[in-house]
Amino acid sequence: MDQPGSARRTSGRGTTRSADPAVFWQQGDAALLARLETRPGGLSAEEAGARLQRFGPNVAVTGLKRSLAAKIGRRLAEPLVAILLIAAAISGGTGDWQSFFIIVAIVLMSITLDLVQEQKAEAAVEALRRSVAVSARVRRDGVARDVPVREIVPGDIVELAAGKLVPADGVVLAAHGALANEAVLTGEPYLVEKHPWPGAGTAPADASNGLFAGTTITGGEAVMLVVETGAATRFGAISASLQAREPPTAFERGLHALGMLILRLTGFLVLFVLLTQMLRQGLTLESFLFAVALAVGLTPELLPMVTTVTLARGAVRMARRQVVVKRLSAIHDLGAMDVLCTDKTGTLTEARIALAGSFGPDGAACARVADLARLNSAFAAGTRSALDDALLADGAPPPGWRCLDDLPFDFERRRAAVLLAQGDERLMIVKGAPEAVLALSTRVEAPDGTALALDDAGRARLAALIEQKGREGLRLLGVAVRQAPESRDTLVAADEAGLVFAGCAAFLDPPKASASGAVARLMAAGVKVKIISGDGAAVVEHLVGALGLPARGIVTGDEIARLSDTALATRCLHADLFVRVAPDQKRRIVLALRRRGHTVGFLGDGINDAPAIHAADVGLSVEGGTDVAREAADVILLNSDLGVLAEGVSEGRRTYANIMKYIRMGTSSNFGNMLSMAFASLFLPFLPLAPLQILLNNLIYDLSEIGIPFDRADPEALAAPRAWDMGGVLRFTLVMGPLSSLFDLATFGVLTWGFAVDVDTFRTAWFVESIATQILVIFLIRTARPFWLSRPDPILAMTSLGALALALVLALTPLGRMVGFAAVPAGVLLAIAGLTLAYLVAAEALKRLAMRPTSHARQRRHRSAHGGA
Ligand SMILES: Nc1ncnc2c1ncn2[C@@H]1O[C@H](COP(=O)(O)OP(=O)(O)OP(=O)(O)O)[C@@H](O)[C@H]1O
Ligand SMILES: [Mg+2]
Repeated sequence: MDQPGSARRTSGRGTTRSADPAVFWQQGDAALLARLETRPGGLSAEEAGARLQRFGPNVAVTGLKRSLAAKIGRRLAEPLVAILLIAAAISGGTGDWQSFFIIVAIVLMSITLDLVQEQKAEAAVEALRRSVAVSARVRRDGVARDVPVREIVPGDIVELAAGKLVPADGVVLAAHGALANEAVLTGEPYLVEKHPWPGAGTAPADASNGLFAGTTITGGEAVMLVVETGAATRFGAISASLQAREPPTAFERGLHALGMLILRLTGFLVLFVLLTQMLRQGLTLESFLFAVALAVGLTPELLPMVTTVTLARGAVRMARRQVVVKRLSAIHDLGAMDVLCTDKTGTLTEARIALAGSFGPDGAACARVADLARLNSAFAAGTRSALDDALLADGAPPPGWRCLDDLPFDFERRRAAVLLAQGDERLMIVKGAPEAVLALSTRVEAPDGTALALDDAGRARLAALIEQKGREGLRLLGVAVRQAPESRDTLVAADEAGLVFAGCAAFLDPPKASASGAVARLMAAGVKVKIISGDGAAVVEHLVGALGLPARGIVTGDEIARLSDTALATRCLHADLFVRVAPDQKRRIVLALRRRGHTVGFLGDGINDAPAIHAADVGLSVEGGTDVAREAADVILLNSDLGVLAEGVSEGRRTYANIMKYIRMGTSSNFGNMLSMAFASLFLPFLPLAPLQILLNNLIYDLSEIGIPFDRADPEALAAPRAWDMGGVLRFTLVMGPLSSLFDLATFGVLTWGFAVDVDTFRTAWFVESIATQILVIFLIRTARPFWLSRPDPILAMTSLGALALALVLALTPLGRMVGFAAVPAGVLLAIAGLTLAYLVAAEALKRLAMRPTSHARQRRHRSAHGGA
């Protein structure tokens, strides 16, 4: 399992330090403590501050945040901007200062707009990301406190527990059953035990006392001495070499493909125009600039800006609804998500777990079982689960016992064991998933405390009892004991056998009343909900029944273990409930669904959920979740409420809808206009617009579109999962593009033959027609409804109508003389108005045909809306 979840949290300045002659974990704790001038009580806050200054923040990647100069430089080097600058230089060189200034203005405006918006978007997202950043428990001035991971310095003493991320590189000073997942560094999925130096007889090459940034603690506890931070860590080295680049999402790939297509078409068109102009009248400076201006007009230069701003605005709006987005492009994935996998506790239940009682093997209430379970909870190392908290909240464990050793809880065994002593009595107590505990038991405890043999019939009776209690909605933990000889003071895995089954502790976790409505909303929005739980079948089925969820088909972890990935993929189609699932199986389920072409979200809060959260298209966690889960997630819910998620989904679809508006504008009306102009230049004895006028046209058109990210979307546009649909984009272009060209040609005809106007009047009239049709059509194609039934956002109305007014003032007042416009006779203006109106009527009539989703997208939508996930 790799973990870009960690790689994502990056940026900032790193540190450089001279490397140690030998690897740090072989140097011995005393030597390291001395070298780093620290002690087990930790650094003083003052010293830590000084070291933070010296070594820099503890972040892995340095190169991600580029300086402002580098950003400007990168934009100036873009081919189109470069062409523009060359054009400006030529204009200036030939004394055409007007063109020079306008081209420079366009370049400046597009770069500034882009930079400012990007900066704002980055800042907003960075602030959101920080608000959910993980912290570590660090000893400063002798007390442990939570410190942001980026403020950790060499010499810090960090207390780690299950579910925590290892924040830097260092060594284990003390450990208790500590298990680490180092797959991110080694690629090995096995958990590694961690011991203090010199380790339990391990070879020196084996860093069993080393802890490395980016890995996670999945069980037990450890005290860590930080040796290296930031880019000096091993993980820092890896992520720096990868530059922590995210693989693009399907949507981003689609946008890129479209961009390339447009770029190619543009290149082709420009060459075509140059060639024909050359053949007709020799290559003049004006025709060269005309071709350049066309290229500028054809390029969707605002697309990156519109995408970023739309996403950033989406992220800010979602934050208001208590959904924090850590990775911007996850918003698209959220809108495209058609299957949501969720764990049970906290999302479907209240996570207010309370002890409901305890019973012996005969099913009768038995207080001793709860006492045994409490002893186990009180002494078991590692993080306490909510079940432990519930046990201890209900009463104190019996006094007089001390703990000799324990085997901490993990999600594969699903149990925890402790070895206790009182006087010369030695008692081992195991508690965990009832089936698991029962399987290890060979005898049962009678009410009088004696141990009776457990035969097959007795085992079946107990299994039935557990099943029946589960059906009543009780979560159970089985409890078993074993006497041990006085000489024993350690536990090994093999000790968990031959147990005496004492009974079960029963817990209640009330169903969350809001969950039914939230699931219904998600289902109505075309998102299938699947429940993936580590709990048993009976409990999960009871919960589903209590909430009235329409879930069918149940698969157990044992079954999943036997299935190949392909078989699992098929099995997932017909099941909504997955029970007794181990962490890696959660991940396999997600991958199987993704392989089937679904866009999968996974919502979970535990260590056991992290691999699946990471494997999903959209990893989701909750604010109160474990660090590993929150770090792996792309989206954090501040309220663990599925209803909030439904709103996040519509927000994701809204950003998609707005970006599609921009793309539709670019691919149809704008593209159509520029195309007609290129062809008109073939037949007209003069250029249809002066290069300068094309640039102005483009500048004003860009201005009109700035409001798109602010626009609202119709409810029906948010009703189903939306994924990139290239076929749909192409079809829209093929319907609306020619339509716009048709009216352009009509304009040419009317102006040339109808009114026989001179060159300057022609250009002015054409400028007005072109910009009016381009701008006004936004009000039609922003919605699939009849346009008067969907009101645009005031900001969009303002930017578009403002831009139109600007264009009209420029073209129709004496101001326009500066850029070569002439007065247009009223008759011509009237004809232009008529043509524009006719175009808008035709566009309104044709748009429904153009905007129908392609059959591929329809199928996908159908599939997610009607069962058969
Ligand atoms: N502290 C504990 N001690 C012993 N056993 C435990 C403990 N916590 C959990 N278990 C066992 O491990 C199982 C899996 O844990 P848990 O229910 O937290 O998994 P999950 O997949 O997160 O489930 P959910 O869907 O309820 O969130 C539990 O059903 C229980 O049987
Ligand atoms: Mg859970």
